[in-house]
Amino acid sequence: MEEEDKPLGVIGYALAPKKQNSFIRKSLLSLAKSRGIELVRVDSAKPLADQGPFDCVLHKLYGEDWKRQLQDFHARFPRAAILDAPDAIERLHNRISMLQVVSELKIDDRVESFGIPKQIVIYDKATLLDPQAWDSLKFPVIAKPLVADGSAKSHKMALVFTRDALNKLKPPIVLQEFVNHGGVIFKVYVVGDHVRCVKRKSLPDVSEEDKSVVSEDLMSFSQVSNMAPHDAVNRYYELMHLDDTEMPPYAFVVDIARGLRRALRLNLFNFDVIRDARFGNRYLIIDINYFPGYAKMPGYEAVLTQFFCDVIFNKQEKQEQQQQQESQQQQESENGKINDESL
Ligand SMILES: Nc1ncnc2c1ncn2[C@@H]1O[C@H](COP(=O)(O)OP(=O)(O)OP(=O)(O)O)[C@@H](O)[C@H]1O
Ligand SMILES: O=P(O)(O)O[C@H]1[C@H](OP(=O)(O)O)[C@@H](OP(=O)(O)O)[C@@H](O)[C@@H](O)[C@@H]1OP(=O)(O)O
Ligand SMILES: [Mg+2]
Ligand SMILES: [Mg+2]
Repeated sequence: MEEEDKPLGVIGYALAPKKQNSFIRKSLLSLAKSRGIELVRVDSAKPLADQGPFDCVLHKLYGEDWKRQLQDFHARFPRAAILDAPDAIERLHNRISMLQVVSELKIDDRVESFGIPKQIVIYDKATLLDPQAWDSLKFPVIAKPLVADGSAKSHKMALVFTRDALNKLKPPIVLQEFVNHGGVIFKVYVVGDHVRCVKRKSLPDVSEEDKSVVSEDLMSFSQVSNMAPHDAVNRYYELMHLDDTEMPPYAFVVDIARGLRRALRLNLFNFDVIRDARFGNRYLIIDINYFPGYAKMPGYEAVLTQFFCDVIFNKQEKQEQQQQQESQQQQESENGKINDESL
């Protein structure tokens, strides 16, 4: 290969087929290439450490085998970046530990406040049927699978209107108070330093009247914000809510995103925020996802390419600093030796 053809950095990506299809577009590959970054698919059936060499591995795969592959790769190439660390990602695979981090955040000097909805975790059927366990919760509640591992099952939720309906649920689950928020959710996409907030449709508000007239005491749903655009309900949202809904202040969203990024030690994630309809400036974080659907973000190619360049550049800078330090230390010890000998 000619020296001038040599990429500045090579990024190996290990993604499930669906993610690969949506994320790895020609437009991303060619923009990255124009900045000297080559994206290479990792074959997850072969040892990762035998592939490459990579300056960075980008991944969203699950399981112990994959974790071991990353460990082996790190042992062999300690200077390569792994985005992100598997133990940091795992924190998002449980809907309790996922949101615990929100309570660790501190943001000063803002009129807006933030938190999470009231929620409890139920591990078994006996506790589910014990009124003491959920006595403090106000209905309706959303029942969410405790595990959020990306499986279709982990996205299956239910809006539960009555206590009697709880016996239809299968623990382990999280019961989270449903909070009216005007039928619009804010999705905040984080890519390293970059933060982008978009509006999406959400579940409609539930009025006091609705609560008394609902025909079903439990309503199941899955991935509301990704519903097909031809759906009639969907059109209703686009017309009625999305356009008129005011965005949260950008600086506030950025403060939360930066705080979460630091606390979670993650670079690639998004979080869902709703504005509590009872107060104009109270925001609730309800979900955090690792490596979400970035391709839905207009201009995602430029954002991701810049991020790849930053990762490679930071890595090179660190390496140069380390080399400088090493040669300085060597120089000092050699000088020391000369001085010793000349004594
Ligand atoms: N506490 C809540 N109050 C009101 N609506 C909620 C609440 N929790 C969830 N929702 C609604 O349910 C949807 C799904 O919930 P959540 O985001 O937790 O699930 P998910 O399957 O992890 O979503 P994603 O596809 O973003 O990973 C939200 O987008 C929102 O519309
Ligand atoms: O379906 P898309 O690619 O757009 O991305 C979705 C992503 O699915 P994928 O990673 O399997 O592709 C989901 O991840 P898992 O929880 O299932 O792991 C979750 O992060 C959603 O929030 C993403 O939608 P977004 O929040 O961005 O709208
Ligand atoms: Mg969500
Ligand atoms: Mg989620």
